[in-house]
Amino acid sequence: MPSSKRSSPSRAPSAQHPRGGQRPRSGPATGHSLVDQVALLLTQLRQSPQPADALLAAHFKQHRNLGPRERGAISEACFAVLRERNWFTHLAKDGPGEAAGRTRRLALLALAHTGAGVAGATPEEAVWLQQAQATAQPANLDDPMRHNLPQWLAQRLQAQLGDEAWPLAQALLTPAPLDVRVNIAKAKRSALAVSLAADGFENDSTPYSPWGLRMQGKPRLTQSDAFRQGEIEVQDEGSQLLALLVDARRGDMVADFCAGAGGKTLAMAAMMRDQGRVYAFDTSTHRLEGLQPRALRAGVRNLYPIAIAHEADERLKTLAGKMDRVLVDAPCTGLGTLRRSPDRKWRLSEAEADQYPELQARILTAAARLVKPGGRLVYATCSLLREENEDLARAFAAAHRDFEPVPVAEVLAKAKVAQAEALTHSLGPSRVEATVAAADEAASEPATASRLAPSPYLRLWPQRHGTDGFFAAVWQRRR
Ligand SMILES: C[S@@+](CC[C@H](N)C(=O)[O-])C[C@H]1O[C@@H](n2cnc3c(N)ncnc32)[C@H](O)[C@@H]1O
Repeated sequence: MPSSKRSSPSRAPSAQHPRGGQRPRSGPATGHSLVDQVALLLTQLRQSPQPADALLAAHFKQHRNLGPRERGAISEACFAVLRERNWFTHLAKDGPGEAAGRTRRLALLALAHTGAGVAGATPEEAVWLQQAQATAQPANLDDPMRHNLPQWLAQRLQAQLGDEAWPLAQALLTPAPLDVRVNIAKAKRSALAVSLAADGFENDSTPYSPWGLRMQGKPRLTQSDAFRQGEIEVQDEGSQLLALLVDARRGDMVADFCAGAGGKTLAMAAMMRDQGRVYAFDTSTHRLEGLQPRALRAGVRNLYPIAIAHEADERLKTLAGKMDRVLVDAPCTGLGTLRRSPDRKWRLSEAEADQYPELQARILTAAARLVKPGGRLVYATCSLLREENEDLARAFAAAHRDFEPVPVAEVLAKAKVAQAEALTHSLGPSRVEATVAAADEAASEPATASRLAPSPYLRLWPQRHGTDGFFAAVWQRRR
């Protein structure tokens, strides 16, 4: 990204806890201090191919004596380093302890930054930390320390979004909110909001999804009655909107082609009030297994999970042309979810990112065969990149004239989604998106200014909508 005069998204590590919570006073009961634990995990995160949340979960399973507060402090510190790795690495460059000490210095900075305290620091490290905090100057930093993205991704976002890449990069450095979807087959959102609040789970309605509640803080929802009774399911508001686009109706035949553990499958089944059929396909048996207990809790019985070998699996042939609704929640770079999985940006190479569109096109083409005449096809990703989104949707439409694009704003408005229009604008640098009428105006703007353009697609952005980044396109198969 080019230099920008804006203030830096990063902050000097502070000893204050950002949410004013209490610090864990001492190191955990394992005999290792928080600094030791975070340093150990940062090393493992660097070396292991496992996603950060899985690696942390395995660590906590091994150290059952860690209390919730220590677990929270360790997780927050590790995620802080993953989010702002360039900035923290810059600060931790020099100091006591040489090479091995660098990871400890990262741990110290992160624990101080999240307010957990640095019990376990040596006196020398404590002095270093104080100095680092006093001299950290977030202003005038090089761009990589401000956007905290790998260079290839920063450049691509800048090329595709213009200046809007900066607010996006900042939004990706913040933790995501905790959203739940109310299971409309079991409860009403307004009533559930009140009963959750009465049980101490403060919440607000999500701004767009009519099914969503945004929890205040990070409460342990699994301990709520609403969760045990299957009245809520944790799901980002953006994911809820994707399920709403499918508009699965009672009695429909529906295929969720890339169902995973069934987040959207369950939302569609709830819409159908358990009438009709939902086929949940996925190539991962392991992920599909996660669907069963959730379906039980939600009281859903009309699900048919089927593990397929690949998108051209023979078993799909018998269902060709029979589905009222097909959702393709395609495997993708996942860059829209970097608030939750910041490790993803460091693990994903440009070459890997460039392999997705081909797979996505193959899956979408195979899934389209299941749609019956008059039926609906929805393609979705949680990617930020055009290659996986608009480019892919346009190429599919050009090659499949029997599929007619359906403007997403219409579908959302029908589904009672607030401010539907605001969710369907594509973003781009002015020189690319400028219409002929706006060309003169665009010419007078700096080349990197961003422009919003009306689009037939859904585009959700963390910096604009507070959701994860999502894309969706909708088509109807001609009769
Ligand atoms: C974005 S995830 C789906 C998330 C899921 N829909 C949800 O709401 O939780 C993409 C899924 O596609 C699956 N997948 C990958 N290749 C596939 C293929 N060729 N055919 C079908 N599913 C595939 C992956 O196993 C993964 O579960």
